[in-house]
Amino acid sequence: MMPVDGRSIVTADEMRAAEDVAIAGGATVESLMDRAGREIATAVRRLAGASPILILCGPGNNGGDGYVAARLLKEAGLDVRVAALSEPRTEASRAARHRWSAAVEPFAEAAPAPIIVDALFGIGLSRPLETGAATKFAELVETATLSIAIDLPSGISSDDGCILAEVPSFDVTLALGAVKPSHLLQPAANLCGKVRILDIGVPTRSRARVLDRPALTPPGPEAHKFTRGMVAVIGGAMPGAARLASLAAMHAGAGYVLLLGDAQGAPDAIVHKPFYPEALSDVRIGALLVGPGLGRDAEAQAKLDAALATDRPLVIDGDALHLIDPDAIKRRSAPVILTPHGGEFTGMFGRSDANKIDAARQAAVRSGAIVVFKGADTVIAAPDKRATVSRSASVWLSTAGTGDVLAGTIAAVLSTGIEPYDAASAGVWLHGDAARRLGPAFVADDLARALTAARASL
Ligand SMILES: NC(=O)C1=CN([C@@H]2O[C@H](COP(=O)(O)OP(=O)(O)OC[C@H]3O[C@@H](n4cnc5c(N)ncnc54)[C@H](OP(=O)(O)O)[C@@H]3O)[C@@H](O)[C@H]2O)[C@@H](O)CC1
Ligand SMILES: [K+]
Repeated sequence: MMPVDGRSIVTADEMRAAEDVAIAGGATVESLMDRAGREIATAVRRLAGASPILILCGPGNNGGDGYVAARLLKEAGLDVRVAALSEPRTEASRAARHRWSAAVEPFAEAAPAPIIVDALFGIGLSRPLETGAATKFAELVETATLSIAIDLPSGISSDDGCILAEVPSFDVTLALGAVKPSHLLQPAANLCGKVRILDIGVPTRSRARVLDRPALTPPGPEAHKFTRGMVAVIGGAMPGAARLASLAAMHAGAGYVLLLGDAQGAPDAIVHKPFYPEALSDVRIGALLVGPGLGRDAEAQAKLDAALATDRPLVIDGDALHLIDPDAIKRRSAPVILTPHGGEFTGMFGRSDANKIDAARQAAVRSGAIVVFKGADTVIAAPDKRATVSRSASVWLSTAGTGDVLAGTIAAVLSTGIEPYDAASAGVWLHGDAARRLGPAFVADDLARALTAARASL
């Protein structure tokens, strides 16, 4: 059982293609299913101890995995029952069913059990579960002391984070071979519980990954405040937001933070001046941040235009995202990182039928910028189609000011001169780690200060 951080994210089609490559290399569907079933049985034994287990098997190869695991768990002396939704329909799952020597209970009549293993549907789910089956399924899962989904909780589609029917919430999901998008994308991700990967011997390739702890180096002995990274934050109509972003930039490790606007109440370490466009051309500025609390009037537009006209790396957040034309960003030669939440993203790029990973990629291609598409499932995408998805860090991040903190954090990392995609990814990780450290009901000012501890942990 492997943790997911840093691992590739594979769609259902990419998983099938990987399976085809393995088969072309001499494997068979049966041998892959045997390996998957063995890994599942080992994981279930570790998680369930000696408690009685009920395995729910569907008609496809997900069900086949369930029959293999059931047989191995029974051979290991555990109390295992199987209930099936219908007869197996694939050759491999029929063979696996055949080797299960005990009874197969009708799904509708299955009695509950302390441990439920869901092997109804995996990446082959094509429509919602029928109402009766969905109700029975929810009842069995909700009354279990431990619920384990094989590959995916049945009822969520693999690639877009959508829930096709009412799906109960699982304690653990064992992703076979690789993480799928719905293990991370909301709302489906919220139903998966802890996600662990089982190695089924099928190598996968993908340009999308789960966000991992970044490798940021501490300042060297020769470092001074400007080589550590200078961040300039442009203030505006709501000065608190820019102050918060500046505070975050300091605690995320910037060497020098210049706030161009009202700094009343900000720590003395934050240098402040009134905004004037010439201040933006200081070549020592490693990252310029525009947007938090900027306002949306003509003055705000003028400040944004001044920022765009510089050759400094730029983070564009908040109000500035409402004022900017995504196609105009492409004309800029210095790097740009955009940090929209869902509403800002739709406002800039329109609605998309693609999943959040692909939507972010398309936006990155269109704007030529790194796009940090925020949410409980933040996606960072680059114009070259790399994408990174963050696991949900804390439900308590949904509070005012946390976006300003993220923008300041990303600016701090960007100001050190590292690649913008890596800077955006590291910023998202630091922000999430700071939130995890704080627990419930923190305020954004606490989050900014907790970045010091997040940074110290690297
Ligand atoms: N990739 C790999 O390397 C390996 C993959 N393995 C495993 O295989 C799994 C994928 O298997 P799979 O393709 O057979 O799909 P699966 O999810 O079992 O279901 C498809 C069946 O369900 C049916 N069906 C769909 N929706 C339905 C509904 N709502 N209600 C009722 N029926 C519904 C559908 O019917 P149809 O849509 O064709 O009408 C079809 O018959 C994968 O998740 C992993 O567990 C491992 O064994 C080894 C290596
Ligand atoms: K399943």
